[in-house]
Amino acid sequence: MEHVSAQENLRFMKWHGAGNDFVMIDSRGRKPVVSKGLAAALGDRNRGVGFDQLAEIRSSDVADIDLDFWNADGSRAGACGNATRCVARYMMDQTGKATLTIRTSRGVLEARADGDLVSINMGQPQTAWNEVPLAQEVDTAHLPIDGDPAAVGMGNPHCVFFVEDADKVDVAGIGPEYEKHPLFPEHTNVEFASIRSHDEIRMRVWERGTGITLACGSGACATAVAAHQRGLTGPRVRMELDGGWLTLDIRDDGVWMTGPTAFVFEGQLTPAFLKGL
Ligand SMILES: N[C@H](CCC[C@H](N)C(=O)O)C(=O)O
Repeated sequence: MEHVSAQENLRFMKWHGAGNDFVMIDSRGRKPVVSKGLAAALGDRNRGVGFDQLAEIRSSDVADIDLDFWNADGSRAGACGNATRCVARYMMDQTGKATLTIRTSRGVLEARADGDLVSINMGQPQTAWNEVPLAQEVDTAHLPIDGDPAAVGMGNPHCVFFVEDADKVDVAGIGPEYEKHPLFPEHTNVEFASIRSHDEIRMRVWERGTGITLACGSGACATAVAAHQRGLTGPRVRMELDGGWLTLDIRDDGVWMTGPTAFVFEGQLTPAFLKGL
């Protein structure tokens, strides 16, 4: 641990966003502390704390804050909608501001308080094959994979299957196979969605680098985009995930996602833990 001395405790917070499970580290005003090794150790539910994603907040010179994400295996996540909403709530509680700008590797995103809920503009979906990215030029709306999934990028790749009943899918059984499908050179998040009506979807997810989770914000956006593209739903849908509900709104300025956030607890990583990395 280069930037935290062996005597120093490292504070972290646990947050939930619609059931998506996050650890947040606030590194504003100091050098970033998260490395692949720290993320993987902390992400291990036996060795560390456990999380779906780790978010590190940093000082920004272009937005209110900069934000970086890691998966539980220590790999980087290009986008994380639910963690972005949780970080926005944390910052809004601290500053009293109802709007916030957040720079991620996708660019500067806008967050807004919506009563108890937090909305975020996740930006424009990426539907060009090389933007997702895919390994070869194919129609992203209908991939040449059994089950006719669609590929959508939201700053990270998603492979969306439409199925009769998402609750009957063995997500843990088949997720890993699609996560590493050769059509996705950077691997992919995998969503299984059932259309309930023109404005309601049920979705379950296998996340790249983490596995089964109770929700995925960027996956919810990708699913809403793919369903709308196929004419299955309108531009605004409610989506039931295993951990709660999100609202997705496809607007001219990007895909807006709204949902709940919850602060769970805070703690400190001991010098012994940090030394063992
Ligand atoms: N839970 C996140 C997405 C994580 C995606 C990550 N697993 C990746 O490698 O892209 C969300 O709310 O958007």
